[in-house]
Amino acid sequence: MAAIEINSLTKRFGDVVAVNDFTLQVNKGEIFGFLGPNGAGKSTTIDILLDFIRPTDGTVTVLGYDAQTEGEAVRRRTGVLPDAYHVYDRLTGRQHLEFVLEIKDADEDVNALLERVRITDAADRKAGGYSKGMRQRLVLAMALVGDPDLLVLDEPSTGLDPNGAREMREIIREENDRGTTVFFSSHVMEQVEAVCDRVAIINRGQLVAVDTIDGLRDATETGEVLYVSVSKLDESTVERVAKLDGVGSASIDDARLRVIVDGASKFAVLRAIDADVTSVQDFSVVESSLEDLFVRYTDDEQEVRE
Ligand SMILES: Nc1ncnc2c1ncn2[C@@H]1O[C@H](COP(=O)(O)OP(=O)(O)OP(=O)(O)O)[C@@H](O)[C@H]1O
Repeated sequence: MAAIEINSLTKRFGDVVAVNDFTLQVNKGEIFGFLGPNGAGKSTTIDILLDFIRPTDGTVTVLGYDAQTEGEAVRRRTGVLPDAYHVYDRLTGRQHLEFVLEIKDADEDVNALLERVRITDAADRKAGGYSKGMRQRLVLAMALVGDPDLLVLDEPSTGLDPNGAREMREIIREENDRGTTVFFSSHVMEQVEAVCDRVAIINRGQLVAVDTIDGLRDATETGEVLYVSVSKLDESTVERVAKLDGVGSASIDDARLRVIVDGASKFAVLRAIDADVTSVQDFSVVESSLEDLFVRYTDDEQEVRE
């Protein structure tokens, strides 16, 4: 059984099509990244998974339950870190957790939860005085109450410093090791790249890619980017390099040529630059990052070859 099954999902708000005929399956035990530019439809999809809003069309099953008719069962087994969550300013961190334990009918140790997200020292202070990152940690601890089978995290790194972001990744991995499926949306590509087994990229309400990150690299054929120092670097060099066989695109980046190699060996491309355009002085090869892939899939000016 899949952890999440989304079938032909559509959601319209008046004339706006937020989610457009979307089908996606997330397997049990996966850490799944849900990516897309602002307004792509991520939060709308997450809200439908949790039955906060109703779809216009299509069906959604979460942990084997119909998200719309059995929403309560879904929410009981799911920990949620919602987007733009507000904590109660006048309650302490500890009181927040005690409240969630009560409504989830769970009997975990509050101190252990506080320790896991490293806010023990602030546990008895009012959350109104917490920094953004501390609030985020508190909300994460609330999501972990009851040892959920599924964690849904909407932009979990918001407000976290680099240490906090690393700790968030560690907690995600720990939860996953305990068998929890993790579904999270993010704009922070490094975060996604570091923890996700697979990702889906959504753009304008439509699914544009679902794969492992390596799989996306292969599909876009932007596996490698060459940075080349050449003796003559100007626009005419860039134009000539861009026309060479096996070159996807060329540009100037930090006084070097940046060349995306598309369907040819990087050595063939380097030899061609050296022989036909301008002499090569030095070069380095960088594997394309998830950020490059994300831009490639969601920048409507660029075409992606499948
Ligand atoms: N309640 C609503 N009423 C009208 N339009 C809405 C509503 N909620 C979302 N939309 C529209 O649906 C589209 C998708 O929005 P959504 O919030 O799902 O995007 P997102 O991918 O989560 O974006 P972000 O990364 O900015 O959070 C947007 O065009 C948005 O304006």
